[in-house]
Amino acid sequence: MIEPSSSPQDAFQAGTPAQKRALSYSNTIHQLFISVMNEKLPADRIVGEYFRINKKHGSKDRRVIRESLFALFRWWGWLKKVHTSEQQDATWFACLSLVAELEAHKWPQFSEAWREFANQSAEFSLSQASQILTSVSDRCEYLNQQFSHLSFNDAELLPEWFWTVSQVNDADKQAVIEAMCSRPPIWGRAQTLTQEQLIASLASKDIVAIASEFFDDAVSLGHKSINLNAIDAYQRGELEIQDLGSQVIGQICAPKADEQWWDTCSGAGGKTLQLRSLMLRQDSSASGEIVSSDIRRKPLEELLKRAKRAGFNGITTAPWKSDDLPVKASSFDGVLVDAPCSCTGTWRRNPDMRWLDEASVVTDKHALQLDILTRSAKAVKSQGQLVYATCSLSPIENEQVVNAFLAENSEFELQTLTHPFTGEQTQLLTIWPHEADTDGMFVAKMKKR
Ligand SMILES: C[S@@+](CC[C@H](N)C(=O)[O-])C[C@H]1O[C@@H](n2cnc3c(N)ncnc32)[C@H](O)[C@@H]1O
Repeated sequence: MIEPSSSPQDAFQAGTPAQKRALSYSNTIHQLFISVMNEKLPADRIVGEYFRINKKHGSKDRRVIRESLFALFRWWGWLKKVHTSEQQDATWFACLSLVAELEAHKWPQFSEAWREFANQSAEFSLSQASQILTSVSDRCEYLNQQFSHLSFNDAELLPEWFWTVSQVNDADKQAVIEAMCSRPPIWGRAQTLTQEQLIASLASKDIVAIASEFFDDAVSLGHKSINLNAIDAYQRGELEIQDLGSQVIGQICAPKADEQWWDTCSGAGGKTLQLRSLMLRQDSSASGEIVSSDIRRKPLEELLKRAKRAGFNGITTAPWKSDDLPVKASSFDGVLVDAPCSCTGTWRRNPDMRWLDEASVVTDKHALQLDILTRSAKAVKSQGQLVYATCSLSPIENEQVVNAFLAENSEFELQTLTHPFTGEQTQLLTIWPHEADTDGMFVAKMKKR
């Protein structure tokens, strides 16, 4: 539930219509910001619920509110030094004006109004950025110029614990920061159509899609938010939304058209659908099958709806309710374990999570991940494949889980993989967000001897 925050109207004089509107936006953004921070719930969820209840906001209002809020989280590692209270005070307005500058938002009348409110306090004399800021370093320099009594550096845009649990090479650190402070495009995957057919179909509805250079079924849909339900190709299951990093997992699984696969942690089936699509691309009457399991029932229902939308047969669900295998042991050509994890690799899309979570989110799932992997491995048949994946960027959830598993299960051996974006050969593959403008992922593939 969102509590109304204290109104700034009394303290700050709004004369012009733009200033009045800027105050009203500030009020809403502040309510949402406090609500996310205090309730520790994802901003996406809080904002979605707020707009569902408050229908008064038009599409422009929603854009200003949403983008300002997400930008606050993206740059919070710096802004928390500026705004140290929970009030809508001058420091709050300074932050609103700063994020509009940092992300070159296209509402100068509101960012100007926020700057004027901030500058009503003797504490500030903020000025507009003299040019569009494109890199994190440019932005850092701008902030350092604005505040002589504070100092800012790039690494603090991610929580300190992230650097401890992630082991980023020094050479990659700046690129990782840049990626983590920008948004990836919306990535889609062509299902039941070729990439070219999908691009043409979307173009006929004025939606620009660009073919990925890496996979022949992947497309980038750019950065603008899309109403999927208004897109025929989506309604017909010809297009699925799936991050390109996530698509790497299905490509590494590389299921053959006649194979039996078990997706043990399928959720709502992003990867199940990809596996089936990859089978059908080889043979339109592929005899292969996929069994999808999850501890939660609801996502499995959603998965079946998505499969129906695409007209896919060959997918069944088997809820996983106890320690016992929900499928037959030693019977699958391939088993995919897309394990529950900290999701640090998805922080580009959910910048709030880096400030809501703590290091324990990375360290506390190792035993569960190892347990799910160990139990899932029992379903792999001789010469079959076992694929372990997460959307975490930490070796604790990735390499350490795989190594602990291999230490106890000598019948499995790691396969060498080719990194699809860099061409590097490796057995333990981390997809870093900066390599191809994606979420971060990890994958390892093992063969049962
Ligand atoms: C990373 S998500 C899966 C995402 C999904 N594969 C996709 O591509 O959309 C991890 C899933 O593991 C499930 N899960 C958590 N604990 C589990 C367990 N003990 N057994 C099976 N599934 C579990 C969660 O419900 C969640 O849906």
